[in-house]
Amino acid sequence: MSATAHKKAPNAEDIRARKGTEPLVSLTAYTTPMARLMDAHCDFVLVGDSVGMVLHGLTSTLGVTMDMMIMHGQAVARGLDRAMMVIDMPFASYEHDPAQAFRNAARLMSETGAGAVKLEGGVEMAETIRFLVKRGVPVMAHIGLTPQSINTLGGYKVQGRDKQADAVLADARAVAEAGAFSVVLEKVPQSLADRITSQIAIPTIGIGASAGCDGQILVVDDMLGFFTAFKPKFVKRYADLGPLAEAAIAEYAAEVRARSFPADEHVFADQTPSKGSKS
Ligand SMILES: Nc1nc(=O)c2c([nH]1)NC[C@@H]1CN(c3ccc(C(=O)N[C@@H](CCC(=O)O)C(=O)O)cc3)CN21
Ligand SMILES: CC(C)C(=O)C(=O)O
Ligand SMILES: [Mg+2]
Repeated sequence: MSATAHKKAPNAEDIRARKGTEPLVSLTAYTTPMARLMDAHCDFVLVGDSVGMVLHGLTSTLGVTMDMMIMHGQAVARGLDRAMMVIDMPFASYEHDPAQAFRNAARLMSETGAGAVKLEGGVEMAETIRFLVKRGVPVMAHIGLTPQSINTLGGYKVQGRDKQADAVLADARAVAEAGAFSVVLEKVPQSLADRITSQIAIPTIGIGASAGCDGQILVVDDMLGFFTAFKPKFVKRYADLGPLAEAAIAEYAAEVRARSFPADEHVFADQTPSKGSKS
Protein backbone atom coordinates (compact mmCIF):
# COMPACT_ATOMS: atom_id res chain seq x y z
CA MET A 1 0.00 0.00 0.00
CA SER A 2 1.30 3.48 -0.83
CA ALA A 3 1.69 6.24 1.75
CA THR A 4 -0.56 8.55 -0.28
CA ALA A 5 -4.31 8.50 0.22
CA HIS A 6 -5.89 5.67 -1.72
CA LYS A 7 -9.38 5.12 -3.00
CA LYS A 8 -11.29 2.44 -1.13
CA ALA A 9 -12.07 -0.54 -3.34
CA PRO A 10 -15.66 -0.55 -4.61
CA ASN A 11 -18.02 -3.17 -3.18
CA ALA A 12 -20.81 -5.10 -4.86
CA GLU A 13 -23.36 -2.35 -4.23
CA ASP A 14 -21.01 0.27 -5.74
CA ILE A 15 -20.73 -1.93 -8.84
CA ARG A 16 -24.52 -2.38 -9.00
CA ALA A 17 -24.97 1.41 -8.78
CA ARG A 18 -22.84 1.88 -11.91
CA LYS A 19 -25.73 0.60 -14.09
CA GLY A 20 -26.21 3.03 -16.95
CA THR A 21 -23.22 5.25 -15.96
CA GLU A 22 -19.61 4.86 -17.19
CA PRO A 23 -18.62 1.41 -18.45
CA LEU A 24 -17.23 -1.01 -15.87
CA VAL A 25 -13.72 -2.23 -16.68
CA SER A 26 -12.52 -5.66 -15.67
CA LEU A 27 -9.96 -8.34 -16.47
CA THR A 28 -9.08 -11.69 -15.00
CA ALA A 29 -5.98 -12.12 -12.85
CA TYR A 30 -4.39 -15.15 -11.21
CA THR A 31 -1.15 -13.81 -9.73
CA THR A 32 0.07 -10.93 -7.56
CA PRO A 33 2.21 -9.14 -10.18
CA MET A 34 -0.55 -9.16 -12.82
CA ALA A 35 -3.09 -7.94 -10.23
CA ARG A 36 -0.72 -5.05 -9.38
CA LEU A 37 -0.52 -4.02 -13.05
CA MET A 38 -4.30 -3.75 -13.41
CA ASP A 39 -5.25 -2.46 -9.95
CA ALA A 40 -5.31 1.22 -10.97
CA HIS A 41 -7.16 0.58 -14.25
CA CYS A 42 -9.93 -1.89 -13.41
CA ASP A 43 -13.11 -1.48 -11.37
CA PHE A 44 -13.04 -5.16 -10.49
CA VAL A 45 -10.69 -8.05 -11.11
CA LEU A 46 -11.97 -11.60 -11.56
CA VAL A 47 -10.04 -14.60 -10.29
CA GLY A 48 -11.49 -16.76 -13.05
CA ASP A 49 -11.62 -20.54 -13.16
CA SER A 50 -10.08 -19.97 -16.61
CA VAL A 51 -6.89 -20.21 -14.52
CA GLY A 52 -7.07 -23.97 -15.10
CA MET A 53 -6.76 -23.55 -18.88
CA VAL A 54 -4.56 -20.46 -18.87
CA LEU A 55 -1.97 -21.35 -16.22
CA HIS A 56 -2.36 -25.07 -15.48
CA GLY A 57 -2.68 -26.55 -18.98
CA LEU A 58 -6.13 -28.11 -18.46
CA THR A 59 -8.31 -28.52 -21.57
CA SER A 60 -11.48 -27.28 -19.82
CA THR A 61 -12.40 -25.57 -16.54
CA LEU A 62 -13.96 -28.73 -15.09
CA GLY A 63 -10.83 -29.88 -13.25
CA VAL A 64 -10.37 -26.64 -11.32
CA THR A 65 -10.63 -27.17 -7.54
CA MET A 66 -11.54 -25.02 -4.52
CA ASP A 67 -7.92 -25.23 -3.35
CA MET A 68 -6.66 -23.86 -6.70
CA MET A 69 -9.14 -20.98 -6.57
CA ILE A 70 -8.18 -20.14 -2.97
CA MET A 71 -4.45 -20.17 -3.70
CA HIS A 72 -4.83 -17.90 -6.77
CA GLY A 73 -7.36 -15.71 -4.93
CA GLN A 74 -4.88 -15.12 -2.10
CA ALA A 75 -2.18 -14.22 -4.63
CA VAL A 76 -4.43 -11.73 -6.46
CA ALA A 77 -5.61 -10.13 -3.20
CA ARG A 78 -2.00 -9.23 -2.34
CA GLY A 79 -1.78 -7.19 -5.55
CA LEU A 80 -5.03 -5.22 -5.21
CA ASP A 81 -5.64 -2.00 -3.36
CA ARG A 82 -8.25 -0.03 -5.32
CA ALA A 83 -10.05 -2.62 -7.46
CA MET A 84 -12.70 -5.03 -6.17
CA MET A 85 -11.93 -8.75 -6.29
CA VAL A 86 -14.53 -11.26 -7.51
CA ILE A 87 -13.78 -14.99 -7.49
CA ASP A 88 -15.28 -17.81 -9.59
CA MET A 89 -16.90 -20.77 -7.85
CA PRO A 90 -15.37 -23.84 -9.52
CA PHE A 91 -17.34 -26.65 -11.18
CA ALA A 92 -19.21 -28.91 -8.68
CA SER A 93 -18.71 -26.54 -5.73
CA TYR A 94 -22.23 -24.99 -5.81
CA GLU A 95 -24.65 -26.86 -8.10
CA HIS A 96 -25.81 -29.56 -5.66
CA ASP A 97 -27.84 -27.34 -3.39
CA PRO A 98 -27.84 -23.87 -1.82
CA ALA A 99 -26.22 -25.10 1.41
CA GLN A 100 -23.25 -26.55 -0.50
CA ALA A 101 -22.98 -23.27 -2.42
CA PHE A 102 -22.99 -21.25 0.82
CA ARG A 103 -20.31 -23.41 2.45
CA ASN A 104 -17.96 -23.04 -0.50
CA ALA A 105 -18.74 -19.37 -1.21
CA ALA A 106 -18.09 -18.51 2.45
CA ARG A 107 -14.76 -20.36 2.28
CA LEU A 108 -13.73 -18.52 -0.90
CA MET A 109 -14.57 -15.14 0.62
CA SER A 110 -13.14 -15.71 4.10
CA GLU A 111 -9.89 -17.34 2.93
CA THR A 112 -9.16 -14.88 0.07
CA GLY A 113 -10.84 -11.60 1.01
CA ALA A 114 -12.88 -11.55 -2.22
CA GLY A 115 -15.84 -9.16 -2.11
CA ALA A 116 -18.12 -11.41 -4.16
CA VAL A 117 -18.34 -14.77 -5.88
CA LYS A 118 -19.36 -15.53 -9.47
CA LEU A 119 -21.24 -18.66 -10.50
CA GLU A 120 -22.54 -19.99 -13.81
CA GLY A 121 -26.23 -20.48 -14.51
CA GLY A 122 -29.53 -18.65 -14.94
CA VAL A 123 -33.04 -19.80 -14.04
CA GLU A 124 -31.72 -23.05 -12.53
CA MET A 125 -29.37 -21.16 -10.17
CA ALA A 126 -31.81 -18.43 -9.11
CA GLU A 127 -32.78 -20.16 -5.86
CA THR A 128 -29.10 -20.59 -4.93
CA ILE A 129 -28.31 -16.95 -5.75
CA ARG A 130 -31.18 -15.80 -3.52
CA PHE A 131 -29.99 -18.08 -0.68
CA LEU A 132 -26.42 -16.72 -0.87
CA VAL A 133 -27.36 -13.05 -1.14
CA LYS A 134 -29.72 -13.30 1.86
CA ARG A 135 -26.80 -14.69 3.87
CA GLY A 136 -24.30 -11.98 3.00
CA VAL A 137 -22.62 -13.35 -0.13
CA PRO A 138 -22.78 -10.94 -3.11
CA VAL A 139 -23.20 -12.92 -6.32
CA MET A 140 -22.21 -12.06 -9.87
CA ALA A 141 -24.08 -14.35 -12.27
CA HIS A 142 -22.71 -15.70 -15.58
CA ILE A 143 -25.07 -16.68 -18.41
CA GLY A 144 -24.97 -17.31 -22.16
CA LEU A 145 -21.92 -19.48 -22.84
CA THR A 146 -21.16 -21.11 -19.50
CA PRO A 147 -17.85 -22.99 -19.94
CA GLN A 148 -18.44 -25.37 -17.01
CA SER A 149 -21.34 -26.82 -19.07
CA ILE A 150 -19.18 -27.48 -22.14
CA ASN A 151 -20.10 -31.19 -22.05
CA THR A 152 -23.83 -30.49 -22.31
CA LEU A 153 -23.53 -27.45 -24.60
CA GLY A 154 -21.43 -29.46 -27.07
CA GLY A 155 -18.89 -26.70 -27.79
CA TYR A 156 -17.95 -23.10 -27.02
CA LYS A 157 -20.76 -21.85 -29.31
CA VAL A 158 -22.78 -18.65 -29.46
CA GLN A 159 -25.75 -18.92 -27.09
CA GLY A 160 -29.12 -17.26 -27.60
CA ARG A 161 -29.51 -17.10 -31.38
CA ASP A 162 -33.03 -17.31 -32.82
CA LYS A 163 -35.35 -19.46 -30.70
CA GLN A 164 -32.80 -19.63 -27.84
CA ALA A 165 -32.95 -15.86 -27.27
CA ASP A 166 -35.96 -15.92 -24.96
CA ALA A 167 -34.29 -18.52 -22.72
CA VAL A 168 -31.19 -16.34 -22.24
CA LEU A 169 -33.38 -13.30 -21.55
CA ALA A 170 -35.29 -15.38 -18.96
CA ASP A 171 -31.94 -16.34 -17.36
CA ALA A 172 -30.95 -12.67 -17.12
CA ARG A 173 -34.28 -11.73 -15.56
CA ALA A 174 -34.09 -14.64 -13.11
CA VAL A 175 -30.60 -13.82 -11.79
CA ALA A 176 -31.41 -10.12 -11.45
CA GLU A 177 -34.66 -10.91 -9.63
CA ALA A 178 -32.78 -13.35 -7.34
CA GLY A 179 -30.47 -10.56 -6.17
CA ALA A 180 -27.31 -10.88 -8.27
CA PHE A 181 -25.48 -7.51 -8.31
CA SER A 182 -24.34 -7.95 -11.92
CA VAL A 183 -24.25 -10.57 -14.66
CA VAL A 184 -21.64 -11.70 -17.18
CA LEU A 185 -23.03 -12.24 -20.71
CA GLU A 186 -20.66 -14.53 -22.60
CA LYS A 187 -20.78 -15.14 -26.36
CA VAL A 188 -24.37 -13.99 -27.03
CA PRO A 189 -25.53 -12.04 -30.11
CA GLN A 190 -25.03 -8.28 -29.86
CA SER A 191 -28.73 -7.45 -30.25
CA LEU A 192 -29.69 -9.86 -27.46
CA ALA A 193 -27.00 -8.41 -25.18
CA ASP A 194 -28.37 -4.91 -25.84
CA ARG A 195 -31.94 -6.07 -25.16
CA ILE A 196 -30.90 -7.70 -21.86
CA THR A 197 -28.90 -4.62 -20.85
CA SER A 198 -31.91 -2.37 -21.38
CA GLN A 199 -34.38 -4.72 -19.68
CA ILE A 200 -32.67 -5.66 -16.41
CA ALA A 201 -31.76 -3.38 -13.50
CA ILE A 202 -28.23 -4.75 -12.84
CA PRO A 203 -25.03 -4.12 -14.84
CA THR A 204 -24.28 -6.52 -17.68
CA ILE A 205 -20.61 -7.40 -18.19
CA GLY A 206 -19.93 -8.49 -21.76
CA ILE A 207 -17.40 -10.97 -23.12
CA GLY A 208 -18.22 -11.59 -26.76
CA ALA A 209 -21.51 -9.70 -26.26
CA SER A 210 -21.83 -5.97 -27.09
CA ALA A 211 -20.10 -2.62 -26.56
CA GLY A 212 -23.50 -1.55 -25.23
CA CYS A 213 -23.11 -3.73 -22.13
CA ASP A 214 -22.58 -1.90 -18.82
CA GLY A 215 -19.02 -3.27 -18.68
CA GLN A 216 -16.52 -5.58 -20.36
CA ILE A 217 -14.22 -8.38 -19.25
CA LEU A 218 -11.44 -10.32 -20.97
CA VAL A 219 -8.98 -13.01 -19.91
CA VAL A 220 -5.77 -11.05 -19.32
CA ASP A 221 -3.45 -13.61 -20.92
CA ASP A 222 -5.63 -13.51 -24.07
CA MET A 223 -5.44 -9.71 -24.48
CA LEU A 224 -1.70 -9.69 -23.77
CA GLY A 225 -0.95 -12.50 -26.23
CA PHE A 226 0.43 -14.87 -23.58
CA PHE A 227 -2.29 -17.49 -24.14
CA THR A 228 -2.29 -18.83 -27.70
CA ALA A 229 -3.74 -22.37 -27.50
CA PHE A 230 -6.92 -20.90 -29.04
CA LYS A 231 -8.25 -17.41 -29.76
CA PRO A 232 -11.98 -16.79 -29.46
CA LYS A 233 -13.31 -14.21 -31.95
CA PHE A 234 -14.18 -11.93 -29.01
CA VAL A 235 -10.53 -11.58 -27.99
CA LYS A 236 -8.63 -8.48 -29.06
CA ARG A 237 -4.86 -8.81 -28.69
CA TYR A 238 -3.74 -5.47 -27.24
CA ALA A 239 -0.18 -6.79 -27.10
CA ASP A 240 1.66 -9.82 -28.43
CA LEU A 241 3.84 -10.66 -25.45
CA GLY A 242 4.04 -14.41 -26.06
CA PRO A 243 6.36 -14.09 -29.08
CA LEU A 244 8.29 -11.31 -27.30
CA ALA A 245 8.90 -13.62 -24.33
CA GLU A 246 9.94 -16.48 -26.61
CA ALA A 247 12.44 -14.28 -28.44
CA ALA A 248 14.01 -13.32 -25.11
CA ILE A 249 14.23 -16.98 -24.06
CA ALA A 250 15.82 -17.92 -27.39
CA GLU A 251 18.40 -15.13 -27.02
CA TYR A 252 19.27 -16.29 -23.50
CA ALA A 253 19.66 -19.88 -24.73
CA ALA A 254 21.99 -18.78 -27.54
CA GLU A 255 24.12 -16.67 -25.18
CA VAL A 256 24.48 -19.48 -22.64
CA ARG A 257 25.58 -21.85 -25.42
CA ALA A 258 28.05 -19.21 -26.70
CA ARG A 259 29.31 -18.53 -23.13
CA SER A 260 28.53 -14.83 -23.65
CA PHE A 261 26.15 -14.90 -20.67
CA PRO A 262 26.88 -14.26 -17.88
CA ALA A 263 29.05 -11.25 -18.77
CA ASP A 264 31.43 -9.36 -16.44
CA GLU A 265 28.64 -7.25 -14.95
CA HIS A 266 26.72 -10.37 -13.84
CA VAL A 267 29.56 -12.12 -11.95
CA PHE A 268 31.34 -11.50 -8.63
CA ALA A 269 34.98 -10.69 -7.93
CA ASP A 270 37.09 -12.34 -5.18
CA GLN A 271 37.38 -9.17 -3.08
CA THR A 272 34.52 -7.42 -1.33
CA PRO A 273 33.81 -4.32 -3.45
CA SER A 274 35.04 -1.00 -1.95
CA LYS A 275 32.54 1.54 -0.58
CA GLY A 276 30.57 3.36 -3.31
CA SER A 277 30.91 0.48 -5.76
CA LYS A 278 27.62 -1.11 -6.84
CA SER A 279 28.41 -4.83 -7.00
N1 LIG B 1 -7.80 -18.27 -22.42
C1 LIG B 1 -9.10 -18.37 -22.13
N2 LIG B 1 -9.94 -17.41 -22.57
C2 LIG B 1 -11.27 -17.49 -22.29
O1 LIG B 1 -12.02 -16.58 -22.70
C3 LIG B 1 -11.74 -18.59 -21.53
C4 LIG B 1 -10.80 -19.56 -21.09
N3 LIG B 1 -9.51 -19.43 -21.42
N4 LIG B 1 -11.18 -20.63 -20.35
C5 LIG B 1 -12.51 -20.68 -19.82
C6 LIG B 1 -13.46 -20.14 -20.78
C7 LIG B 1 -13.58 -20.91 -22.07
N5 LIG B 1 -13.98 -19.87 -22.98
C8 LIG B 1 -14.09 -19.96 -24.35
C9 LIG B 1 -13.38 -20.89 -25.06
C10 LIG B 1 -13.48 -20.92 -26.45
C11 LIG B 1 -14.30 -20.02 -27.10
C12 LIG B 1 -14.46 -20.00 -28.56
O2 LIG B 1 -15.21 -19.20 -29.05
N6 LIG B 1 -13.72 -20.85 -29.28
C13 LIG B 1 -13.73 -20.96 -30.73
C14 LIG B 1 -15.05 -21.44 -31.26
C15 LIG B 1 -15.37 -22.82 -30.83
C16 LIG B 1 -16.75 -23.30 -31.32
O3 LIG B 1 -17.47 -22.59 -32.01
O4 LIG B 1 -17.06 -24.46 -31.00
C17 LIG B 1 -13.33 -19.71 -31.48
O5 LIG B 1 -12.85 -19.87 -32.61
O6 LIG B 1 -13.51 -18.58 -31.02
C18 LIG B 1 -15.03 -19.09 -26.36
C19 LIG B 1 -14.91 -19.08 -24.99
C20 LIG B 1 -14.03 -18.60 -22.29
N7 LIG B 1 -13.10 -18.78 -21.22
C1 LIG C 1 -14.05 -15.21 -18.87
C2 LIG C 1 -14.53 -14.92 -17.49
C3 LIG C 1 -15.87 -14.28 -17.48
C4 LIG C 1 -14.50 -16.17 -16.63
O1 LIG C 1 -15.48 -16.68 -16.16
C5 LIG C 1 -13.18 -16.77 -16.37
O2 LIG C 1 -12.14 -16.18 -16.69
O3 LIG C 1 -13.16 -17.87 -15.79
MG1 LIG D 1 -15.11 -18.59 -15.28
